[in-house]
Amino acid sequence: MGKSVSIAVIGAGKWGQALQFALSFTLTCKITSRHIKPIENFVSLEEALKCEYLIFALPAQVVRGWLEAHFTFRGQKILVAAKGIEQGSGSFLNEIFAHYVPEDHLSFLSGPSFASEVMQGLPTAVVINSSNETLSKEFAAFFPSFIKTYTSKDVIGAEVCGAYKNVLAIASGICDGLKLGNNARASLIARGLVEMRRFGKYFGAHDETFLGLSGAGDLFLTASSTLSRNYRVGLFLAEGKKLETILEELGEVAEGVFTSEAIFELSAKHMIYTPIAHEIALILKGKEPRISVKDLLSD
Ligand SMILES: NC(=O)C1=CN([C@@H]2O[C@H](COP(=O)(O)OP(=O)(O)OC[C@H]3O[C@@H](n4cnc5c(N)ncnc54)[C@H](OP(=O)(O)O)[C@@H]3O)[C@@H](O)[C@H]2O)C=CC1
Ligand SMILES: O=C(CO)COP(=O)(O)O
Repeated sequence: MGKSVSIAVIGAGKWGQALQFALSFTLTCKITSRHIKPIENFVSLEEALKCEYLIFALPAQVVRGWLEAHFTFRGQKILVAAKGIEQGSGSFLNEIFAHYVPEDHLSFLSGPSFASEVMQGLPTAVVINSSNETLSKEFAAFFPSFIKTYTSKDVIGAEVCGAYKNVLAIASGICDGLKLGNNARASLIARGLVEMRRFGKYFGAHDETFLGLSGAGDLFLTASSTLSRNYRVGLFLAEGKKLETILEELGEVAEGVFTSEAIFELSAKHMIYTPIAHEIALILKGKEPRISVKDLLSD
């Protein structure tokens, strides 16, 4: 406890709180959020922004607006913990952050890591991705012993995997909600991995990232558990619930809902074949899931 490192988490949602909990095993980790919360070391935004190390745990869709409204670069070292692609612009988070922070001060967190399990101190493995390996190692050293950290330079690979698996988790939830069976779900996840790799390779992702924790690891986790918000969105869609109602009842972010649209647009623009993400974007706009299944089988 109490190394002289100044560090704060921005965003006290599920993931922000879990990360602050984990890092508090090794140092004093502050946390701030839009709404004041009764959490130890909760500080004002002003105080958090004075820290040398900042961890961003905000939903991907609000990151650009948040940076524009609140952030001035003063040498801070950043770890981005969100997983998503910005709807509308199709921007990856590293592209958004690059407007505000030099590349060598930026890193990105990936890997299979449900907040609720981190909160219980259960064994977890994550990857810290940055073009600056020294920075990745600095952040890695802050994690407690129950979280194994790996480092990688494949920022775009980690980003694509973290964002894409959320869309595939919705697909998997639909598959299970429709009771299509284990064969169907395994095929969906395997073909999803191939699709996510094809998409990522277009943007320069490294092959090995898709087979590791950031890719297969996070995909297998999220696409096979009701702990995943994205998977649950899929289950409810299969039951015929309206998306609006599902999101309202969820009360937390399901990034795949927005990322599916971003992938739909990026795939059309760059002519990348992404049939599963394509069908999910259509289902979210009202297409009948069973018709999507037929279309995927005959494609
Ligand atoms: N939960 C998990 O297991 C994991 C989540 N992630 C990723 O982390 C990111 C955050 O997820 P998570 O914490 O679970 O989501 P939650 O929905 O639990 O929390 C998101 C938090 O973001 C804050 N927020 C929302 N909108 C705004 C806004 N416009 N301006 C400022 N703050 C805002 C809210 O703060 P307030 O409460 O103060 O309003 C809210 O608590 C997502 O990209 C997710 O994919 C990654 C790995 C694991
Ligand atoms: O990214 C996650 C686990 O690695 C969390 O997934 P959900 O957002 O679907 O709950």
